[in-house]
Amino acid sequence: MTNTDNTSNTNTTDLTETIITELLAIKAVKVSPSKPFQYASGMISPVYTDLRMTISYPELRQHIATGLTALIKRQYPNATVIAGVATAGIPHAAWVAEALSLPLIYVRSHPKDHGTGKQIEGALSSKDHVVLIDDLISTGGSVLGAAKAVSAAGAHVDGVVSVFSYDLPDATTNFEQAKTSLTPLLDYHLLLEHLTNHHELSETDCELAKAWHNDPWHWQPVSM
Ligand SMILES: O=P(O)(O)OC[C@H]1O[C@H](OP(=O)(O)OP(=O)(O)O)[C@H](O)[C@@H]1O
Ligand SMILES: O=C(O)c1cc(=O)[nH]c(=O)[nH]1
Repeated sequence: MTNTDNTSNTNTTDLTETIITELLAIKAVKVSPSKPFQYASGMISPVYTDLRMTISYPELRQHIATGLTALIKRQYPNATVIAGVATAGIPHAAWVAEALSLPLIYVRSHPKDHGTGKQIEGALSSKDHVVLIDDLISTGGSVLGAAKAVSAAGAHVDGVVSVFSYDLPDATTNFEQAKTSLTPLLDYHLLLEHLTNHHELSETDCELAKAWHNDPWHWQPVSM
């Protein structure tokens, strides 16, 4: 794959701002300090970003695919296979693979317990250079589990891209330990900056959102 990314920094900023605006318009981001959400890792948070909603909005999902495609062309120009992480990463991976004319695979969280018993679906060889796509990174546990399966199958993991990352210290540590790079399209700081600049979050909720991010495992729900 050749690197033909012409996206300037300004255009990238415009695109990420557009995507954040569109995510807020479809209410994909929820802030609920008194009734918090539990994440896949077990972490409790006042913020939830439901990127699964994006698949129902063609313009938004196309903006996401454009952004992810540009990231991959720039960061991982030698990729030969795009991998979607089950389940929410799969549709985005499919649209990106289509845009790049690259093969698609997807990786289950666990091997199937019937049929072929596979964890990785699709064709993968030991010569392949794989970029994994997950919709969202909190601790990175899901995508790094998928990356481990790809490595165990003998292929090379070039890196991970995601639509969003909370940019949590857990993820930084986990990606470092796995010697895997992560490039998200959007992150928590960009989101909070947008919400603050556009007065879409009360000062109290903004402080709460920051307090959670500073110490997510010890954050306590706000009693009302
Ligand atoms: O970085 P992590 O701590 O692993 O958390 C993020 C993962 O959690 C969510 O998936 P979930 O397990 O809810 O499953 P789904 O994709 O099937 O909805 C999300 O889609 C990511 O895959
Ligand atoms: O970590 C998670 O499980 C998670 C967090 C979030 O905001 N959204 C989501 O879909 N999953």
